Amino acid sequence: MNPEEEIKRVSAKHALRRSMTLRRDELSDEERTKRSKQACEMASEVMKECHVQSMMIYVPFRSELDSRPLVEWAWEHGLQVIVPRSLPQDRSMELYELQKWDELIPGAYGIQEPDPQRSKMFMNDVPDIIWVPGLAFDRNGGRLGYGGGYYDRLADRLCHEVHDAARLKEPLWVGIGYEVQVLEHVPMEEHDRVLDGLVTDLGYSGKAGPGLRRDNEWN
Ligand SMILES: Nc1nc2c(c(=O)[nH]1)N(C=O)[C@@H](CNc1ccc(C(=O)N[C@@H](CCC(=O)O)C(=O)O)cc1)CN2
Ligand SMILES: Nc1ncnc2c1ncn2[C@@H]1O[C@H](COP(=O)(O)OP(=O)(O)OP(=O)(O)O)[C@@H](O)[C@H]1O
Repeated sequence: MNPEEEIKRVSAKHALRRSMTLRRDELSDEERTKRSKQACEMASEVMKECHVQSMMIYVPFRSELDSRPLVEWAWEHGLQVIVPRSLPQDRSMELYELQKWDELIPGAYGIQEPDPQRSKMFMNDVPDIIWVPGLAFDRNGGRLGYGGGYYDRLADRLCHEVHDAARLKEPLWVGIGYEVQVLEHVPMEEHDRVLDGLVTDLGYSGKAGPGLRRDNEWN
């Protein structure tokens, strides 16, 4: 790509991040709570149908979809809950098993993250499903994050771990967000991990996973 095109691409992503942040910020607290619960309910259905035993999930910050009802559901149903801790020095994430809310402490960017002194590190293994946060999504697996590349780097790392552990199954990568975050098309680059599915307050769409209905497949 020539320098002019690169500048255009970066500014377009930057502008999109800004406008999609505003869109999310504009939802009232009541709407956020209501839509988050609806999305978490949909997400739990997906996990039931796929017989998932472990999930990785973010703890919400700023106006993100509140994922906490899903964590509560997972604990109640005996699923292993894995939460990332971000390391800004190399923009990587360490994974920890979270068993109680009080294991969280404020981490990078003010995000509530597992306390490495108290939570058990989740190593040499791969969660069955990864719930991916984002500012914008589309219905072809496209996603726009905050621009740190944290989830793309994790995808690369887990891909190697799946290989090393001779695991037959890759984790499912499913976006989770408010329906207002869904766009016709999100610009993607080579390094961007294409999502397998997307859950919003209005339902699931995506690839038909094991046990997942086929009525809403990606285009
Ligand atoms: N809840 C949650 N946890 C998460 C993520 C997420 O999206 N949600 N991440 C998902 O990857 C990672 C954190 N990624 C982040 C990347 C950048 C910024 C940030 O504050 N960026 C500046 C802009 C910097 C710039 O323009 O260069 C900002 O938004 O003000 C925050 C988080 C890991 N943990
Ligand atoms: N697997 C990777 N290895 C190294 N660098 C990467 C990788 N994936 C992405 N990057 C770099 O990270 C930066 C941010 O990528 P991108 O704009 O796709 O972030 P994002 O997916 O929106 O953010 P996030 O995942 O943190 O929410 C880019 O400069 C990109 O080159």
